[in-house]
Amino acid sequence: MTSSTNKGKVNPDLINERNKCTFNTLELTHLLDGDEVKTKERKSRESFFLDDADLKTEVPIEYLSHKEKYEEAVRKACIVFRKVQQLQNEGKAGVDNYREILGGQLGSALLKDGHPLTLHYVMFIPTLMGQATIQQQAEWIQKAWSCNIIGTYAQTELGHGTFIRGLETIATYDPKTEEFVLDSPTLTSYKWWPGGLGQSANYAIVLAQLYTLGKCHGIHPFIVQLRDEETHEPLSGIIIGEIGCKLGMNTTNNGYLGFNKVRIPRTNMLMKNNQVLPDGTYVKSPSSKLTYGTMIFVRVVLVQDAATYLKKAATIATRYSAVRHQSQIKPNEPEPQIIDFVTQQHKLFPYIATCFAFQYSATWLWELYNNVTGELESGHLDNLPELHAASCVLKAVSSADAALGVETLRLACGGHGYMTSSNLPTTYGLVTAMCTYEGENTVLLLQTARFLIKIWQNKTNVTNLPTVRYLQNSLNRNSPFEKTVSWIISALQQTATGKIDLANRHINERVKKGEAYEDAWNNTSIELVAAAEIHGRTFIVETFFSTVQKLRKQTSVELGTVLSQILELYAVYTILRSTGDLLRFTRTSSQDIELLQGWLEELLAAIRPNAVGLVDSFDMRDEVLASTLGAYDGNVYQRLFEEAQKSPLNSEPVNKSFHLYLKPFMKSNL
Ligand SMILES: CCCCCCCCCCCCCCCCCC(=O)SCCNC(=O)CCNC(=O)[C@H](O)C(C)(C)COP(=O)(O)OP(=O)(O)OC[C@H]1O[C@@H](n2cnc3c(N)ncnc32)[C@H](O)[C@@H]1OP(=O)(O)O
Ligand SMILES: Cc1cc2nc3c(=O)[nH]c(=O)nc-3n(C[C@H](O)[C@H](O)[C@H](O)COP(=O)(O)OP(=O)(O)OC[C@H]3O[C@@H](n4cnc5c(N)ncnc54)[C@H](O)[C@@H]3O)c2cc1C
Repeated sequence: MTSSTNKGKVNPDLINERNKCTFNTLELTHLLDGDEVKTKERKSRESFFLDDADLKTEVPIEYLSHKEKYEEAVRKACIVFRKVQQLQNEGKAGVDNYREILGGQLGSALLKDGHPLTLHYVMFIPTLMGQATIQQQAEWIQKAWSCNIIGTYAQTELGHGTFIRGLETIATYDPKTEEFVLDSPTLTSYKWWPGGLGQSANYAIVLAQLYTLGKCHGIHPFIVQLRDEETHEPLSGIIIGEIGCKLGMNTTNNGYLGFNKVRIPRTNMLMKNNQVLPDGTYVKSPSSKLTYGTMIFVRVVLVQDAATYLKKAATIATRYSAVRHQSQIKPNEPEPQIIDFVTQQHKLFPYIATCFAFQYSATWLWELYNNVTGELESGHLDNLPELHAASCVLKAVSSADAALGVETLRLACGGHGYMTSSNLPTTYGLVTAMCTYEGENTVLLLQTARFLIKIWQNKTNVTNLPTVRYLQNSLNRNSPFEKTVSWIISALQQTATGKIDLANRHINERVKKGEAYEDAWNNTSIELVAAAEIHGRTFIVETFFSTVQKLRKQTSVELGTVLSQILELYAVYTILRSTGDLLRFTRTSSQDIELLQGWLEELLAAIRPNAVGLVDSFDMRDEVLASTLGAYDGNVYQRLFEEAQKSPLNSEPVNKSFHLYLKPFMKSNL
């Protein structure tokens, strides 16, 4: 395994761990990438970017000012995307490459705290592709791909992010001039949050309430020029700026935007779905929800991104746990590697397994997305609700668990995990943002609950709906405990069904007592969110199970065994998170729970010799990990010490504040 670019002497503990590994890590790397060729391609792409001297930064960005951080991010982003264009011209830049370059793999290695141009690629271009007419695409797409214009997606406002029907920005059609007039009537109508909007973008897709011939038709997308293409000065009527420091993502240049009667041509409304004719006549699309298409796309790609960030944190914490020695298990014995504490294994190994679980669900969701968007192109909307429900729950569960996972893995590194040089705090900042953006998680779980309850109430035929097929017959399933993943899936399905059924009964009871349906829904929403969440987790276990079944046919026996162990670990860990529900909704007994706990402990012990091998298989280069604790060679203490020397406070023996403040203060106290 040559995942490292650091050729330092490898820590003996890691050598020992690697010697103990029972499977070929390279075989697993190929499996995770797709095959050997794809691994090679990825590695060559990584070298193409990471070996570029212009993309290396000597001073850790944490020591730069807010402004310097942004300027450095723009410098690097331009080099990165110039290189992307080069790949594109050579026909080597597919969606997977963009995922790496913009997401948690290469992206966060190149621009550690966020890209100012991400929204251009992740939402501006996809919105043009999904919502612009052929003529509009001809006008804008090429300019956007070649970055002659830089765009963002301006939907959220100061007053509204979730409830997009309540957005206040107005686009009023003027048939006399064939223009829309954009206006921000209140402070709360100012756009607030769009990435890259502050100082980077000169165009935006703006979501605004469309008024034509005196009638409001709800929110619609418009392409709006914000800044002069030469001088970059804001255009007349455009009030624009950056929103300030955040918990993380401090180089994404999130901005605010107001309009003072800004006129744009009629043809700047994206009209693939809905149209305004020159005389002001409104032509409606078959579904008002097609305007929400870009949000589905991003929710879909985020599931893979959650897996990538978790892989990074799991690699750092597992390698660190193998080289860190602390305390004693038995008196008079040497201090063990902290990875030998079972509580430590419980912090690490389930999250290693979760990386696989999320990756497989992400692949499944990406395929569903491609199929359903293909169907939408030919006017078939039947599978859109399932895609929406699946993307909502998978985005919510994967981002929530990845954020919890990164924080757990940071805590697993003790004090050193708190150092920014471990890269765990920054990684947490990036991952926890995912729980809010692109649909706040509770809100998304309620969207999935809405779909589940609708199906349950209407007794919809679910045979052709893969995510909910289990609802058909799992309410009364009652099989005794078996130590198999199939049993766990069936028990989870029964639990999810029971929770959906109960939430539905509570809504009905409340309605019978006289509550309006919407109030009954709100009053039952704690249960609805919990039902959607377990539905999502059940699906992830099921997908992991079916994927491993398929993969085992092509892997070596050794790797097949390890894959089965991590699948079992994920399944047992997941079901043990819902012990209370298991006892409520299935015939599982407390003795069965003890058996599950014993199974969990057996699995932790079985995975222990392969833990380092598993994270090595993720094959994340040291530059991607960017961590003093996670490098391939495990020289943790040396790296921590070297990084500390970079603190500007260590550049002089005595800081001037001593003479200015501390010394007078100390003397005055004599
Ligand atoms: C080029 C490759 C690139 C690869 C890159 C990979 C790298 C990754 C890097 C990622 C970096 C990402 C940075 C992104 C930054 C974040 C950007 C944002 O936050 S942007 C801002 C993001 N902002 C948000 O996400 C805002 C969140 N809010 C919302 O999405 C909505 O307002 C709502 C869904 C909550 C409610 O909407 P409302 O209109 O009030 O709806 P109701 O509740 O009344 O339900 C009515 C009916 O509609 C249905 N339906 C609903 N949605 C959809 C849908 N999408 N579809 C279909 N159907 C949908 C619903 O099921 C229901 O059906 P039925 O039961 O009647 O049959
Ligand atoms: C880092 C980052 C980047 C972003 N980038 C962009 C961007 O590029 N473009 C853009 O347009 N936007 C962007 N956003 C905005 C983002 O999409 C919104 O913040 C998000 O959709 C949540 O909306 P909100 O902030 O209004 O939260 P709110 O809806 O105000 O949420 C606050 C609380 O209210 C609860 N709540 C709200 N509605 C309901 C409900 N119906 N039922 C139950 N509970 C509810 C939520 O669960 C939450 O607990 C970004 C946000 C962040 C943090």
